[in-house]
Amino acid sequence: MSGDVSTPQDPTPPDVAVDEVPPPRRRIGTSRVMRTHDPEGDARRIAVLTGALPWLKEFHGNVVVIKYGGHAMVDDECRRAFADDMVFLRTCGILPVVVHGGGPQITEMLTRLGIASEFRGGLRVTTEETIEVVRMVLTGQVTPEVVGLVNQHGPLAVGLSGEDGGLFTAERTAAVVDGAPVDVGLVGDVVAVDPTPVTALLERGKIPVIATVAPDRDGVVHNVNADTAAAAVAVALGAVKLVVLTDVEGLYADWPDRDSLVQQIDAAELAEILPTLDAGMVPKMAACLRAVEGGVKRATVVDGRTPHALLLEMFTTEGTGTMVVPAGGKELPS
Ligand SMILES: Nc1ncnc2c1ncn2[C@@H]1O[C@H](COP(=O)(O)OP(=O)(O)O)[C@@H](O)[C@H]1O
Ligand SMILES: CC(=O)N[C@@H](CCC(=O)OP(=O)(O)O)C(=O)O
Repeated sequence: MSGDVSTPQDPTPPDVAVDEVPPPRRRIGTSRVMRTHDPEGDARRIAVLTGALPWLKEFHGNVVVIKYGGHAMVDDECRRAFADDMVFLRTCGILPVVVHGGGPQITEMLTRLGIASEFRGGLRVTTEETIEVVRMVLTGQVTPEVVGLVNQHGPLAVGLSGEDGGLFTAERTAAVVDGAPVDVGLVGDVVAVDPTPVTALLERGKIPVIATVAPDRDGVVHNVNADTAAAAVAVALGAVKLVVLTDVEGLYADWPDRDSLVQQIDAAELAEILPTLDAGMVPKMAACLRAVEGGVKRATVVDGRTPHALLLEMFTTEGTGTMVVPAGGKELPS
């Protein structure tokens, strides 16, 4: 399905408009600009490029699901870097699928409307009034913003929601607080995914951008946590990787001790500590667990506030953030 991968002779993928031709670098006026001799710098640059080769091979032609959290949409630089990275992946013949959040944006709109926000176990308590705002903000505000960012590179991104083309079927779910289920209203889990609307876009070289509202079997729309939805999409599409962009460096074993960042954890270890985690991390780490237990090889939580952290994670052996691997599958870099 890699389709329109560029070749060295034709470096521009068909869907990407090139509106800027880089200026010639080696001449100013009539005098030649000489390069500084920098063998160490050259060696470093060569190592970065050649070091990316095994990862390019691994991901080429495969689906990678990127969960773009509302807290990672922090500033213009990060937003532009995110869009660049999606186009970078696509141009490398990788198939990025974006599942976006928008929690802070929903909270802001609810506040403007005089509606209080309440979270239990990391999930928003969602009334009939709230779901209307969630749906409006996610599909009417955040999706077009993300699509617009990517499409500054050309007509690549297409927005859709869990309501479109039967993509998601939701079932009402409860939050878990102190080990006990707590009703949070119209909050759903994704119990079925029809990937056809997404694969149809991928086959046409597009980047699907998904908002996470979803109907149940009676057509009642539910609010689905974006981490949860991203895991369901990754499993359904047979993704090789799930990358979760958030506003923290990764999972801290002893939160908020900044010296306790976890580099790798396997599914068995994660299942054990999941009940002890704090609210925000619960849906996120549960989603990573669900992804790797569903066949996704790796799920990584990455700091979306660092521009291009996603590239660092995907194309270097050291990576960044916290990587969740299947039980017994830890492979720490030497
Ligand atoms: N063990 C932990 N490790 C890292 N972050 C944690 C942990 N426990 C709680 N958190 C909090 O969870 C937040 C991430 O969750 P959340 O705000 O829901 O992210 P997002 O909006 O990206 O989905 C972090 O910013 C941090 O404040
Ligand atoms: C049920 C539930 O909590 N839904 C989330 C959906 C958005 C989301 O998950 O956004 P982030 O990824 O930015 O947190 C909410 O209403 O905030």
